[in-house]
Amino acid sequence: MVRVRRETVVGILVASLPLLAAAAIASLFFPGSGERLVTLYMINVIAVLGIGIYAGNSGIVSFGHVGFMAIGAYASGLLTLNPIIQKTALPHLPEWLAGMGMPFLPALAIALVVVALVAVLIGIPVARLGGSSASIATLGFLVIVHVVLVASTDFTRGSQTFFGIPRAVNLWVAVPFAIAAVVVARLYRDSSAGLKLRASREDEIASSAVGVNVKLQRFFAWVLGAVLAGVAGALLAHFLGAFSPKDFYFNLTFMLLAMLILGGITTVSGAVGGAAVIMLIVELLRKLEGGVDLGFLKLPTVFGLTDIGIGVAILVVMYRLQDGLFGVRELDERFGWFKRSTEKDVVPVKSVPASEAAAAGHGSLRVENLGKKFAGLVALENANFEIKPGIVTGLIGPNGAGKSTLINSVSGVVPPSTGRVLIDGQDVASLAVHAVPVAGLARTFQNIRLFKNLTVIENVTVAASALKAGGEDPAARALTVLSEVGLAEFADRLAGTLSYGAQRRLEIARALALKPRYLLLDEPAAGMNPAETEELMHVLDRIRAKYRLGLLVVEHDLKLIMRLCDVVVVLNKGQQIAIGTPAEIQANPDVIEAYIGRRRSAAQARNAPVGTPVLPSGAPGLHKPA
Ligand SMILES: Nc1ncnc2c1ncn2[C@@H]1O[C@H](COP(=O)(O)OP(=O)(O)OP(=O)(O)O)[C@@H](O)[C@H]1O
Repeated sequence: MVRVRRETVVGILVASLPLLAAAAIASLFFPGSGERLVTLYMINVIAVLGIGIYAGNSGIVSFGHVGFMAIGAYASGLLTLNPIIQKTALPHLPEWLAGMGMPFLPALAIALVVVALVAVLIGIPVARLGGSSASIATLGFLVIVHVVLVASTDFTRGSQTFFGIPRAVNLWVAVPFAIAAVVVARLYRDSSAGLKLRASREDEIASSAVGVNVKLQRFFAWVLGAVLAGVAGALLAHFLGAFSPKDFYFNLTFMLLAMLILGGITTVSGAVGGAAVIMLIVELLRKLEGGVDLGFLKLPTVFGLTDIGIGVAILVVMYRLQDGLFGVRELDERFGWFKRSTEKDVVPVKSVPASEAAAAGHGSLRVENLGKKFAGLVALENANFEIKPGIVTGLIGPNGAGKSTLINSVSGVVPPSTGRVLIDGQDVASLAVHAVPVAGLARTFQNIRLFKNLTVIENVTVAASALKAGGEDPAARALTVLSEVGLAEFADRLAGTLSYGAQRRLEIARALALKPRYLLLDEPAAGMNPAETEELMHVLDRIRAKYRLGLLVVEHDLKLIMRLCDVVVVLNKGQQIAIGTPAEIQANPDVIEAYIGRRRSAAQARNAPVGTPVLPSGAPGLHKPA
């Protein structure tokens, strides 16, 4: 059963009230032209929300959704066309389509099936693309739809006006559709699927590393957004009664994108607000476009004033407010109209149940002959070691030794060239990157990769919802993990606003929410001050004691490594040169030579008693250049 959160309901009410108010004001005080304008506003809101479901949540601007509006408009128009008018307007319509004359609602349902089928077909390749390539592909789709509509004269009257569509839509028909669109868009945004897609918008690699199947999520949003756009197209067709392919082309795309961007691309309230602002600007400028004569002041006719006005409005808003008028968070979230009761929601942290701990005691993560070549450069060769539950393994080596390459190969971010990675016997080297965390291996990144425009709790919830944990609420579990790393009180803050040390701990919490059996930490103390490092040490000690995870820690801070680790693996120039206890590693001549680069030091080390800390933490090569 889908559980609808209180903040989602509040958000839906907040975004729906202006729609109802606009409709009520128009029908009470401005019947006629006012009602007409507000009906168009409702239809635009549906279209903008349709684009926003895909574009806002994935971060990929779509030029293609107006193509789905066109398909919805023509499909439902064809199905509802009066048979007598159809004989005049479309005399060459094939038999199986001729004389349908269906009522609006069944025609709409069939039109949406057509839209969904096309969206699925186009979505398969488009969902594999990201960034500007995806945007260009959506533009290509819009152009194809336009060309097909113009060329299919038997069905569409080509570039001529397609007329005679029953005018089944008025203000009070459009309003429930607009409110339904708000409900769908907000439910999707707050759903696990929407959250995952928003996470991928923030950082695709990090979202894959917490189990998000980015292509699947993009595909789902693309189809859902297309269906909403199809609804808007069909409503517009039955509101206008006549249209042509050029009504569903660049001008409309530009206007709808302007509404989305001006309001704030990521929010439902942004779509509702942005559509209102742009429509007001358009109405005002249309009146001025034909010239104004106020007696004392005469303004000449200015062609294109409306488009210029929209462009200027976007420029002004973007200059002052990069994320649009409504920002990246919904109105209700920003003003705390729904406030999470953090303390109440924190489930007391339990120790790992005995059975789980026992299970954690078995198995291992085995790295076997792992190697990686980048265009001829051997970054890693023949790495062989084992990570065991409850054991902390350190991975050290000078700059460029191959540590990050190893971690990336083990976690599936880069496919290894040779070797295997076995998690409790299962080879994960061939798994898709988003499947590796689900198999029991989580990681953090050398350069922090948080979802900065998501809240702290959302960052962790994305990971928690990657697992199908029998009935457990991902948000509640996320809060529990946050309290574990001392961040529960910041649950509702945007992740990007946390201090550096807290961001590092949040990355660890996000990884822990995956309930991993093995955890790879890539330079967790990098850039931390001594107090933050100390705090991190406590967190890692707690995690180790509580969860009995197999930890692999890559660090340049040798003091931290020697204090925390049971076993240390050393890489140099892509080769594994040593493995042993911290004391053995500190006295290993090859390791000292790799770091200090002098035979003399190695000779000195050989004479030193075992356990003497020969490797100073400030040794050359231990720290990256600033
Ligand atoms: N994507 C890549 N393409 C080409 N070469 C790469 C790539 N990633 C790493 N390398 C090279 O592989 C070698 C090992 O790099 P890697 O980042 O794994 O080292 P590292 O031990 O993590 O270094 P650091 O401590 O500086 O992070 C380096 O020579 C690096 O330039």
